[in-house]
Amino acid sequence: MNAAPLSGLYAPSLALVTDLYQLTMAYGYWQQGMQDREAVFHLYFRKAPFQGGYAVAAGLALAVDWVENLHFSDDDLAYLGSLRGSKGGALFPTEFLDYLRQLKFTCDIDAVPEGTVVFGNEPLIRVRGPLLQAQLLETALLTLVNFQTLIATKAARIREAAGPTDQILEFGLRRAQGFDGGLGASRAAFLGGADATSNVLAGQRYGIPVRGTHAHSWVMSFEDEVAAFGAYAKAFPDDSVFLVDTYDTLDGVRQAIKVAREMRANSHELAGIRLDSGDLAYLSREARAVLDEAGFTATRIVASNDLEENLITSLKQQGARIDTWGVGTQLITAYNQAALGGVYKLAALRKADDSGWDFTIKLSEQVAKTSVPGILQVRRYLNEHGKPRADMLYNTAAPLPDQLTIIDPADITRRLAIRPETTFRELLEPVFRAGQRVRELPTLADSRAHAQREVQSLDPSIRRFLNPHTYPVGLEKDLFDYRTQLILEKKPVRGA
Ligand SMILES: Nc1ncnc2c1ncn2[C@@H]1O[C@H](COP(=O)(O)OP(=O)(O)OP(=O)(O)O)[C@@H](O)[C@H]1O
Ligand SMILES: O=P(O)(O)OC[C@H]1O[C@H](OP(=O)(O)OP(=O)(O)O)[C@H](O)[C@@H]1O
Ligand SMILES: O=C(O)c1cccnc1
Repeated sequence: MNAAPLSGLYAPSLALVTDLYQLTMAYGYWQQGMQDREAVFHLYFRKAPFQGGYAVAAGLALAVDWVENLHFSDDDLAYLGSLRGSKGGALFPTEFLDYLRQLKFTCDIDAVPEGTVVFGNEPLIRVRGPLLQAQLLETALLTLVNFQTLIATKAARIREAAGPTDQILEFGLRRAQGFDGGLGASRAAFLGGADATSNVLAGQRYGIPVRGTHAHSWVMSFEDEVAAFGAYAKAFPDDSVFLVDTYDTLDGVRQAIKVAREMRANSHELAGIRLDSGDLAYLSREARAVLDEAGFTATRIVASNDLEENLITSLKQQGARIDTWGVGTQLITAYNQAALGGVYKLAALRKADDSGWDFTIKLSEQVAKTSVPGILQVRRYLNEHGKPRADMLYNTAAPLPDQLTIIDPADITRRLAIRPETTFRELLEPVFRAGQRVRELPTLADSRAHAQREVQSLDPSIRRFLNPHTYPVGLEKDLFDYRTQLILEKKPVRGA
């Protein structure tokens, strides 16, 4: 695959892709002399999207590109210098802007590789470094990872419904949330399991195969369907997919066959027909029968029209004979869930006298939303077939006990004792050390292949769409106990 290099996608720097409060906090830390206090943040979501049982991690390569190009340009600083507070004074003093000008990224970043299946409350990214810098990454990391993970997960679900061999074409650009939304979503859709995109810029930028058919306007521009199909076949004798539903679908199939016969007489084969309306199960069965009867058994049937994973599942159950699914709106916009609610939380801060760590916690009325303190790693235990069995969050800054027990923080009666011989892998891998990249990232095609293997490694009960089984994710017991102790320390005791 001819993948365009990622580097430079976000150059020149898009340092201002941030929320103002990151910069006001940065100024405050700098004023307090806290800018270089070592801090640890984790990026994670709480609940898998689409009421599903898993998510497919995505966005890391874009985040790495953003971080590597991060710097405040003269234009950025001039703009920040022009900002005024409510009394008319400069929001940021010149000395702070000079500090930003010379700022060099020096953080460590560990991350879960793109395409890995992940679950609620597991860090996808861990940032460790000077407080001011680590804080400044929050918004951009969330913007990139939340959207990419959401769309990659939607694509994985559509792949699940379509099965391993059907083709999935992503047709969404025209219904996307703007150019950037469309470009990013085409990337994530491919990573999550689509085979190709109609988005030509995504093809150029990311090396995704580009594919397509033709629109109704093509048919409407000719005297009749035979003329339209014939002209298209002349232009693309070996790559023609005729849209047959402009007037009457089954009549359109018969017109397509007339042209396909002429093509065959000239040693070309009709690649496919596309259905875009009506009862896709019935029409695809009928079209298949008519095509087969005429000897066009290799001509593929493409279907489109507001498709998504539940509809594809239903069409298959109805015996639809569809080989290729053109999926637009529902995939590109993650139609039934507008956003993934990933968050970025401070979990450790080095003591002011440098004598060790303070592990930090954000309380919530709901225990499930209370953050996890520590410098976390995610350990995935595997069963005897090498498939994921349970994930354990643990604090790398504390020794692990010999006997490991995983506790579900949402239900402390759910515990899992780990046998010492159980195999595992650690999900967070080093990406940056002291601001320098230490890991070569896989190509997008490799991340896509990884995603397919990852999703397939999950038990079908976790992959199903309706009320999926909950994959066990918990805290190592010492971490659980420590978190509980911190919650009790921080939570005021109410009187009755
Ligand atoms: N056999 C089927 N079972 C369930 N849903 C189907 C089936 N066939 C098609 N659909 C879906 O039903 C919805 C409505 O399709 P239909 O073609 O009737 O209306 P439409 O989209 O308004 O058509 P048109 O494009 O002609 O305006 C679409 O999302 C389509 O994918
Ligand atoms: O339904 P979606 O999943 O969003 O898939 C994309 C849709 O976009 C096109 O329709 P449109 O009416 O825009 O143009 P057309 O004339 O090519 O059908 C295409 O025919 C699909 O129906
Ligand atoms: O190529 C196609 O068939 C196509 C492209 C974009 C949207 N709908 C269909």
